[in-house]
Amino acid sequence: MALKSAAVFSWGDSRSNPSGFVFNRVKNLNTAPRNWVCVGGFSGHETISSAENENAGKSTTETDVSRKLSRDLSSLPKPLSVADLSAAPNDGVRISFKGLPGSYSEEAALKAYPKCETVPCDEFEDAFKAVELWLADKAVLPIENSSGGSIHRNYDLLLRHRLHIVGEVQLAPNFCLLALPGVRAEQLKRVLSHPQALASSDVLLSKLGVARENVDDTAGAAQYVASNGLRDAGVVASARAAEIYGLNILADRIQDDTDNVTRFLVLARDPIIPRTDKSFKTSIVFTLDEGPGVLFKALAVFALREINLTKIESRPQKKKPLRVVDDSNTGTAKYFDYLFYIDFEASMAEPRAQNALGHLQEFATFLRVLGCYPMDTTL
Ligand SMILES: O=C(O)C(=O)C[C@]1(C(=O)O)C=C[C@@H](O)C=C1
Repeated sequence: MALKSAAVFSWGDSRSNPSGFVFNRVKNLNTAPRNWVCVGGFSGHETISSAENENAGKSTTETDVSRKLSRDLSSLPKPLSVADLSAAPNDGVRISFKGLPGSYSEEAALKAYPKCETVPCDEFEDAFKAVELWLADKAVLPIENSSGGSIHRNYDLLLRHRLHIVGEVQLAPNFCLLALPGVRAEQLKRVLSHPQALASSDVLLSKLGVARENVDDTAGAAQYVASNGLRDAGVVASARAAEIYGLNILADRIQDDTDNVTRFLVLARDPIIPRTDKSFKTSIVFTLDEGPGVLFKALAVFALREINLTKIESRPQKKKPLRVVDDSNTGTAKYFDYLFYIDFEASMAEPRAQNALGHLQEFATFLRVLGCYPMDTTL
């Protein structure tokens, strides 16, 4: 469905616009936003020189100069002080995410940084680029869901971009059925949402006998139904999306599995310093040569040091998806080449983690540490 073309986006404030449907999604990353903040002000020294130049040749007294100086200074913007910066209402943190305000990704960003300013983006890649281009300080992106599995696109983007994982956020989304005010559940012919939200609400949607329509994000679905006045369409989205887009909540907590959790990664331009005083996780990606038992050997470097693995994911290597091996006895075989992503429960500040990676490096054909970060233990 042409949801994107129906939505209008422009630069402006994203979260102080609860009544309208126009939000500042990051779209064209080559253009700085109108409300771009320029930190660093004028130089007092320059002002003195220009005052002096203006009076060149005149017999100027010191009092004249200082009067002129104070007049010029008062008309200039005040430079930022430490006090101004520490009093910033959003703690000065801007977090990019994919979707519209009211999406679960934004909720995850606000869970990690309650006072942050959120930066909605059209695509996952835009959220990465927003951080790389300093439009945002960090990005919060979903990486896996307890019922739907991995979000492969973000695994691929982690490798393509140079951001570091600095945190994780676990969110148990509360899915709600929303519709325009006055519309009853029995009147709905279709329900729009992100595929994961639709799949997670299967029992209720089957009971209602509605058609399901996939859209990019849950809040985008709410915005679409609201702005087009669709009385035959419901939405699975958050209570916050209902409030923002002026929809009614017809049913709350409609998820089939109340333990459904989405794990998000927090990405930044710089890594954080690994510590040992609390539980840390490390995420890596590596490649191996073809051969019997190579993956077994790679996993053994962790098992030997009693390091618990929490996730393993394999993705095809896009640049060389097939490897052709000629064997005089068996003929020609074609192998897929894979990247292996592993999360393990140890900090890079621990010798056992350093030794495990040193060991893996002896035979891995490529190895990159994606980040070492505190584990989210809130759920
Ligand atoms: O559509 C949203 O609201 C999102 O934040 C995305 C997303 C996902 O990618 O799985 C995040 C959590 C929920 O499971 C549903 C959707």
